This record gives sequence, C-alpha cells and structure tokens, in this order.
Amino acid sequence: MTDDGLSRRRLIGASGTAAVAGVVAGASGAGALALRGDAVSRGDGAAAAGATPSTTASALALDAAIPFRGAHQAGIVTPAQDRLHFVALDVVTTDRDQLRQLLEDWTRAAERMTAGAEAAPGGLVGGGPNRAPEDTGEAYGLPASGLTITIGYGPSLFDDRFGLAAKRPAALQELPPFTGDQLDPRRSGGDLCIQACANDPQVAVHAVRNLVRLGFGVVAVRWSQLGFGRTSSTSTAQATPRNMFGFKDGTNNLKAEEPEGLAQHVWVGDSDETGAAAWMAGGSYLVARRIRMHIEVWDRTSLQEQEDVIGRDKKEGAPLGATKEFDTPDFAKKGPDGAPAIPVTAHVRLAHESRLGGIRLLRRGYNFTDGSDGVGHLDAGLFFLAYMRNPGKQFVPMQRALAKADGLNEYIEHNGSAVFACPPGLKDGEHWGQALFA
Ligand SMILES: C=CC1=C(C)c2cc3[nH]c(cc4nc(cc5[nH]c(cc1n2)c(C)c5CCC(=O)O)C(CCC(=O)O)=C4C)c(C)c3C=C
Ligand SMILES: [Fe+2]
Repeated sequence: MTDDGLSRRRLIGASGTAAVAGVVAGASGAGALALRGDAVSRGDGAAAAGATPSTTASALALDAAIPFRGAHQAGIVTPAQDRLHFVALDVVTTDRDQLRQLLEDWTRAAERMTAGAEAAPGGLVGGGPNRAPEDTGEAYGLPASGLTITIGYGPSLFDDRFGLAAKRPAALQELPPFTGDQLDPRRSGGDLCIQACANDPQVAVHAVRNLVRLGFGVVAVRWSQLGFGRTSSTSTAQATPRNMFGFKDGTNNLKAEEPEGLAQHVWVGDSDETGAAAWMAGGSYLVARRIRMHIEVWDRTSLQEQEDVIGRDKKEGAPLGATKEFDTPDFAKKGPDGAPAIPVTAHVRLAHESRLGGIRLLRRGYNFTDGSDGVGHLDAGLFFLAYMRNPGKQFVPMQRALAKADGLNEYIEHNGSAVFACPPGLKDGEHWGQALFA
C-alpha cells in the first residue's frame, strides 16, 4: 500500500461498477450484491484473509466495501448486513463549533473505515510511541466487511443549545406513548445516533468505538445495542432471515429494488420540509425500539398458537390459508371452522398496508441477546429499526394499531425507544456538519 489505505479504495470506487470492484452497489440505490469481490483490508492492503481464487463470490461480496457517498446514506436500503452496533449519544459540550467540528471529523473517519482503512492515516502505530494511537487497532487487517455507518439526529439536538431550533424538521417529533410501553429512559432517546452495520461484528464495534473515541469531551454514549442475525431482508437478493421466535421476518418488507415504494415511503421528498429544515430532502427518519421477546413463554406455546399470533406458517412463512412465502395474504379467507384463516388479532393482518391506508416502512432490525435477567430468563428480542418518510404518519398509526390488538403483545415488551432524522447522503467533499450548521 502506498499511502494510508484510502487511495486504493478510491480506485476501486472510481471503477464504478460493483461487478468489477466487488463494491456493493451504491449507498444510494439498488443493492444487489457484487458478483466478484476485491476485498479491501485495513493496514497493509493485502487481500482479506482466505480470499484465494477459489473463494466463493458470495464470501468475497461479504468482505467488500460499500460506497460511503451517494444520494442517500448507506445503511438504509443497503442489503442488511449480519451484525449491528447501534449507539445513541448525548452532546455534552455547549460549544456549537466543537459539535460542528466533530461532525466533520466523524465524516472523515467514517469514510475511511467503511473503505476498510484505519480511522486516521497511520492510525495504528504511525503517531509514534508517545501518543495514543488514532485507531484502536482491533480491525487492523480485517476487510471492509460491508461496513456502513449511518448517522441520525434526535429531536433534542434541536433545542436551544446549538442554535439549531429553526433547522428542526417538522416531522422530527418525539414518539407518543403507546399502550403497553415499558420504556426505560436509560435505553431511550439521544441527541445523535450512529448505526454501524457490517458482516463482521469486530468491524462494526471498531467503527463505533473509534467514533466515540473521537467524540471524547463533545459527546457521551447514552445507550447502545448490539445485534446479530438481521431480522429483515432489504433486497430481493437476500433470503428472508428468522427472528428469535423462529419465524421468517422481512418477507413483506420494502426492498431496495422498489424505487417507487422507497420514494413514497422512505425518502423525505423535496417539498416535505421547507425553509431552514429543507436539508432533510433525500434523508429518512429512523425509529428504534428495543423489544424484549419473552422467549421462554413462547417456547411453551403450541405451534398452532404461534402461527395464529403471527398470521403466517412457521416453516415456509406463507400467509395462513396460502402455501408459499410470497403469496398475497387473503384476509377474507375463512378456515375450515369458518373463522378467518388469518385471525383478527394476527400481527401481519394488523400491520398490513391494506389495514392502514397504504402505510409501509422499511424494516431493518436485528436480533439481540443481552445475557439473562437474573431470574432465569434470557434478555433476548428484536431491536426494531425502521426507516420512513414521516414517523407521525407511518410508525405512529401502525404501532397504535399493534399496541391495541396484536396477539403478539402477550409475548413482547417494548423497553427502549428513540427517533432520529437521518440526513441525505453526502456528495464528494461534503461533511455531516455542513447542512446542519449552514
Ligand atoms: C410498528 C411496526 C412493527 C413492529 C413494532 C413489529 C414488531 C415485531 N414483528 C415481529 C415479527 C414479524 N413481523 C412481520 C411482519 C410485519 N411487521 C410489521 C411491523 C412491525 N413489527 C410489518 C409492517 C410487517 C409486514 C406486514 C405485512 O404487510 O404482511 C412478520 C411476518 C413476515 C414479514 O412480512 O416480515 C413477522 C414474523 C416481531 C417478533 C416483532 C416484535 C418483537
Ligand atoms: Fe412485525
């Protein structure tokens, strides 16, 4: 490697096509996986460990770098990676310039890390023996691993501390309380969030750790969540994964290959926000809910009851009354007993767009298991992440409908909640602080 590891990545990006470079197609658009890979590894530029000519195309694609810049931020329609490290932060300084500078520094480090480089040039040891290294080192030598870093701003960032009140998008409102919520303030809210997703947990954790390190004295971690086994597919190229209840999750999700659906339901439109808040055009709102799943209770529940609660069969994932996963649910169909084949309290009936005036979301959640609760139960569940154009018009009515009647409520508990405005993607030369502090 000639310089700091980033130029090689730039060359790859400049080649333009994922098929040549192994770069997963755009931060901005359709996210089909590359057919051939050219893994980028931190540090010495060597190919990723084990990337021999016989390595399969899909394995290489999992190592590949995803473009950081584009019309939209990476990590939203990007085919969901396997691992997540999510962190919510509070700003601890009152100095507006420090916050602006941090957003600029974060942009530089995030772009480097998503390219498979160290957080700063020579970050591992280049600063010499007398300074703390500028990269913590645990991802040195690892490939880019599909890392995406997505930033979001919470409603509280737009209070009177930094002169940002006029910049607050109208759609960025605190979520209302929902029936059954058992929210823990220590797992809720935040001035800022960073969602780091990668196919290697060490790469995702390294990214968050290094951004938090850069922010020392300016921001402090409020809460964080690790996730594994994505619980949604966000591309038709991906098989539908399973959640901790053992059901396929993400079948009827919005997918990267539906640009019209994304424009309608995910991306903030050019005229959605006006005046000083117009910076959100091309961005998206993120709702995060930590949902504990009472798996011990579920595991003692009959298969029939489990399927009735979800409204789909467990093995294939087909809507009840149908046979294939992607069959259209028929909510009018009756079972042999004359009752609706998909019960009136079934999760998929209540969350379906046909029941909610056409509302849809892009779900991008992850499973979690955070040890046990001290009384013999696993603290496991779904870290629900969903991107949308307007939370008040999408998540709020959907969650109200679910909170009221969903059969799933007997088995779950929402104990963390936050909402963030995720700005649009960056053009060359731009950084995160610019639009916010213009
Ligand atoms: C407010 C939005 C939603 C919350 C909260 C939520 C929690 C949640 N979901 C599952 C399991 C499944 N959900 C499925 C479908 C589904 N869920 C939502 C929304 C929320 N889920 C939507 C919009 C849909 C799609 C409905 C449709 O159009 O058919 C499914 C079925 C497979 C699928 O389509 O993804 C499962 C399984 C759990 C366990 C959970 C909380 C822990
Ligand atoms: Fe769901």
